[in-house]
Amino acid sequence: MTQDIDFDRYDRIRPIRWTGDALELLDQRKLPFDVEYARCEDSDAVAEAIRLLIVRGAPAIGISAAWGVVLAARQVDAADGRQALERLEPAMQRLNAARPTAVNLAWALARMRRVLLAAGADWREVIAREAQAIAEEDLAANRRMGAMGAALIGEGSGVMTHCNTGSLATAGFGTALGVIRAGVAGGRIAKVYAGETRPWLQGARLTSWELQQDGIAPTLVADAAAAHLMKSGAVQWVIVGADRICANGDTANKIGTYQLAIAARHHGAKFMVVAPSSTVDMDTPSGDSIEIEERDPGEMFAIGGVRTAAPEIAAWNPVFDVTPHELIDAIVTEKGVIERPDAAAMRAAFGS
Ligand SMILES: CSC[C@@H](O)[C@@H](O)C(=O)COP(=O)(O)O
Repeated sequence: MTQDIDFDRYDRIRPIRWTGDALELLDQRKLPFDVEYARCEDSDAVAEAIRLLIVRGAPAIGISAAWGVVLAARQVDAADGRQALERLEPAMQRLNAARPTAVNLAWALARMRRVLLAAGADWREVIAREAQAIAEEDLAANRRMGAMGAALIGEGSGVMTHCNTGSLATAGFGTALGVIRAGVAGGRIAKVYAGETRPWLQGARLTSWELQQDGIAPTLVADAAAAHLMKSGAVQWVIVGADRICANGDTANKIGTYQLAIAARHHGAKFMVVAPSSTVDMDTPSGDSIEIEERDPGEMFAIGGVRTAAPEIAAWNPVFDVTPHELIDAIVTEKGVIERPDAAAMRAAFGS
């Protein structure tokens, strides 16, 4: 299913590096101007890095949390995996509490719990292997989704994306950005628009930088310009990632995604969600039950440390929203493409 893509060309950015005794995370607060890694030597440092958005993006925080468990294990003595799990549980709870919306975090920790329960005296090696497997499977899923998503796009299309869903947000290649990379490589995508993604500017700071590394020249647009752009006919597909896809196909993603879906439907552009199956949460029936993270309103008062808002004002800063499944034309996971997702189609693809 993978078309001819020179993947190595896209494998230069690695946000997560395991050194054997520490986790190094490319500090995404500092991009695009400073490329610096933050070193985490214990699991609480990993939890803090997730909370501060040093590492971000649903798959990347899941992978980091898995390595966080491996670091926590260094403080624990246990005869077997079951005993280790009991002792690791507080650290795992703290990792899980770092951010609430992306299900990949809880999913990765659940995987670590599962292998611990079955492990014997070699439980340390078992969890290190599992963390590595989570990262490798994510990269493989992204490559597969890239090819499947790109196949949906007509030749010479214009696409718009939101937030950052690339190598920086995953083990490599990216989800929505992986589809865009594959689509550009295959000649299906002629033009890429990236929304700047206020207030944290993942689009302006991260996506444009990442695409530039590949020689893909994105056109940055203010979030508020999206509907106007779509009205012009320049966008055939809006392609986004996800933090949680519910049992009925409702999808939580970066704040602003929902309004892109509404504008796309109004202007006849298609709307694609690209995410690995680790982002699918069949235990959450619909978007109404998703906890939406609200971050410090201070993120909205300044850009790059320069205050832009009057002093002593109030602000509301929800950082995700939910796009109802009726507005989604296709959900692409590594398991396949679900067109016009609803509860029945999701059940058929992922079970109950
Ligand atoms: C492949 S990343 C998918 C999503 O996690 C992404 O679109 C997103 O919303 C990221 O939000 P962030 O707050 O930057 O972690």
